[in-house]
Amino acid sequence: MKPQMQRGSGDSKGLFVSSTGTGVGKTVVTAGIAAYLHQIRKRKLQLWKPVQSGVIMGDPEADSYRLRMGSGMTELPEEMLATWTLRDPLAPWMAFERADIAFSFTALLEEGRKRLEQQAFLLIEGAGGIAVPFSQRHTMADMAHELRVPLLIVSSPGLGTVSHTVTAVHYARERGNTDIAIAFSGPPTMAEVKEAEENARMIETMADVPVLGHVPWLPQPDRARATESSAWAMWQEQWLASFTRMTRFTQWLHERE
Ligand SMILES: Nc1ncnc2c1ncn2[C@@H]1O[C@H](COP(=O)(O)OP(=O)(O)OP(=O)(O)O)[C@@H](O)[C@H]1O
Ligand SMILES: C[C@H](N)[C@@H](CCCCCC(=O)O)NC(=O)O
Ligand SMILES: [Mg+2]
Repeated sequence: MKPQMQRGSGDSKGLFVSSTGTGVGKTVVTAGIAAYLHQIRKRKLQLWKPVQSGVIMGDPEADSYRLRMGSGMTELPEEMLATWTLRDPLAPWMAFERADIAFSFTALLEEGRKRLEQQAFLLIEGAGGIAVPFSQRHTMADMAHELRVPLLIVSSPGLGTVSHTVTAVHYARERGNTDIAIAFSGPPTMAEVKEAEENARMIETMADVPVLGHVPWLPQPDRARATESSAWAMWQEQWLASFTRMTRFTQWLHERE
């Protein structure tokens, strides 16, 4: 089955970045894609983390901070970047419940559609993996489908990834997504080049999705240096030097810009 293009209505374009699980590399990959689209492609861009959990606003460990600094879009207020910031490090469903917040998925979708109507590519980072719930009925996969944007699933290159990634793709399809691709993120110690290539081949064959490549392993500035813009500028420079050579990945992005 050939994946069909899945686009927002009219001119609206975007991308939902999800993963096989939490802590796999979505924020690094999303920030890296944003830096590429913003700095190299000169694309008008919006960044959105609909819900972040496990942090407070202003924390340099927060995804909203790392997306803002990693992308180089430092003019973007973090309050615009993240709609909800919840203290407990949990799936949004339970983090909302514990914070006693009556969350509306419909309202969040409405916001997503409004953001898509603006003349700028909308890059969205989910929370945790693809089946993580916003609420009893709605998951990350549902948001990607409802907003009609392509889905990029970040996964590990190493042992265990075949089952995790194939399962994630099947789940995403079951929830209506059609335009799906995979990006590997992980340190070189996680898999030898041959093993990562074999894993990519198994995933492509079994799940019928492109594996766009293995992004550079490039640690972002740690907490001690997180406020230094020169440290982030260095990260972007090194990221872009490698990422611009990932032609399969950049081509896939260009086709969806
Ligand atoms: N390509 C990479 N280069 C360097 N470090 C990476 C890379 N990918 C992931 N990491 C590191 O792994 C950890 C988890 O990555 P990241 O925060 O991007 O995951 P995530 O999928 O966004 O997690 P969450 O579900 O919390 O949003 C971080 O410490 C991050 O810096
Ligand atoms: C706390 C984590 N960092 C993440 C939420 C992860 C939820 C994982 C739930 C699960 O799969 O069991 N939050 C976030 O991406 O903002
Ligand atoms: Mg993240």
